[in-house]
Amino acid sequence: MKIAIIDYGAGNIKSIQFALNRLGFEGILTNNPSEIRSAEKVIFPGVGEASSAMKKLKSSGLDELIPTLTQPVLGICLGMQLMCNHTEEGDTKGLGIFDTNIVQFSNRVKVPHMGWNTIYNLQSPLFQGINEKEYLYLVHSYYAPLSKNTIANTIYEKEFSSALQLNNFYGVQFHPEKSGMVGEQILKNFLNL
Ligand SMILES: NC(=O)CC[C@H](N)C(=O)O
Repeated sequence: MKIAIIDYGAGNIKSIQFALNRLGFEGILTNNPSEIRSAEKVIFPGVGEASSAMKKLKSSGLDELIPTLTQPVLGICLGMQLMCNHTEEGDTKGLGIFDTNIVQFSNRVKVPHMGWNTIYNLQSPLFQGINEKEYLYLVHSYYAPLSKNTIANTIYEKEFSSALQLNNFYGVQFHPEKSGMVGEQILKNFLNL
C-alpha cells in the first residue's frame, strides 16, 4: 500500500514512520503533488505553531492540493487544526475542510493540555475495536469545539472534538503514533479504510 506523509517541514515525521513500520508499512515522505495524489492513503502530520505551518504549506502549494484529495486523509494534531476554517493560533485561515474553528483553551486550565486523556462517543470506522474511554496522548493549547463533524469527544476544561470526519477526511487531535497499542489500532483502522 502506498502511504504518503505530507512533507511541509512541520510534522513529527519520524514517530509516524516508526509507527507505520511497526504495522509493516512504509510511509513516503513527500511534497510532490502527483506522488500524494497517487497514494492510497495520505497522512497530514503537524506539530508547532499554526501560522508558520500554514506558510510552509502555501509555499509548496499543498494548501490547494489537500482539499482536492479523494482518498482517505488523516490529519494529526496541528494537521487536523489546519484542516478547519480558522484557528485562533496566529489568527490563521485554515483549509476549510472541516466547517469549524479552532479556539484556545482559557487561562482557567493549564496549557498545553499535555498527557494522556480518554476519548468517548466514538462514531466512525476509524475507531473499530476501540473501547470507549481508552487513553490517548495529546499535546495542544487549541482545540476544536464539538460540531457536526465530531466523531470522538474528550474533556479538558470542557468537552471538545478529539476527532473529526467529513467524507474521506479524518482529523485527530491526539497523537496515535505516540499512543501505544490503542493508537496503533487507530492507525491500522485508517489504513484499512
Ligand atoms: N503539538 C502541537 O503542535 C499543538 C498544535 C497547536 N500549536 C496547539 O497548541 O494546539
